[in-house]
Amino acid sequence: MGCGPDNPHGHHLQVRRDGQDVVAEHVFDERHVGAPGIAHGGAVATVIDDLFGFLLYGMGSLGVTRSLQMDYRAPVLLGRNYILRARLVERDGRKMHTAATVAHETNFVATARAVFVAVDLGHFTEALSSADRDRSSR
Ligand SMILES: CCCCCCCCCC(=O)SCCNC(=O)CCNC(=O)[C@H](O)C(C)(C)COP(=O)(O)OP(=O)(O)OC[C@H]1O[C@@H](n2cnc3c(N)ncnc32)[C@H](O)[C@@H]1OP(=O)(O)O
Repeated sequence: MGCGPDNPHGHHLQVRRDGQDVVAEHVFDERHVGAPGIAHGGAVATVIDDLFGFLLYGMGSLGVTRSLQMDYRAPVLLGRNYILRARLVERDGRKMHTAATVAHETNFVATARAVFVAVDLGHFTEALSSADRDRSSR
């Protein structure tokens, strides 16, 4: 949903490092419409969640979102280029506290905070096996 190239409904996010931060440019389009002309808040949360995923990946940590708090300060408009930026605020054991901004020029239209929890690879392989079992029992 966030970055993979194969999902036609995905955001195809491309992320780069900038010092300790990760940064992406993003344009929401008609696939992400909420109110006319405005990106759905869930779509904005999706790209921020994914950006945090890149941040952790760059740090060499596998982690998943435990909580994600969005603060929508102004409408995120379709067809407009936004700069997304994320950083690690603090690591506390398995918990990684992260923060992000969504900006157009000097206007911060949304900010976010999240808690990610480090997991091992088994978190994903077990979920995949359970999903496969559910599919085959249908
Ligand atoms: C391979 C490629 C991967 C690409 C991923 C990119 C995707 C983008 C990110 C996502 O969308 S991830 C998908 C959405 N998230 C999930 O599916 C996670 C679902 N939740 C879980 O699987 C479990 O809740 C989780 C593994 C996160 C934690 O369960 P655990 O039983 O291992 O841990 P626990 O509940 O004990 O919490 C761990 C720590 O976090 C703390 N904690 C929990 N909720 C918190 C909260 N809301 N705020 C602050 N701290 C919190 C908790 O107190 C504890 O602190 P301590 O370690 O100090 O004891």
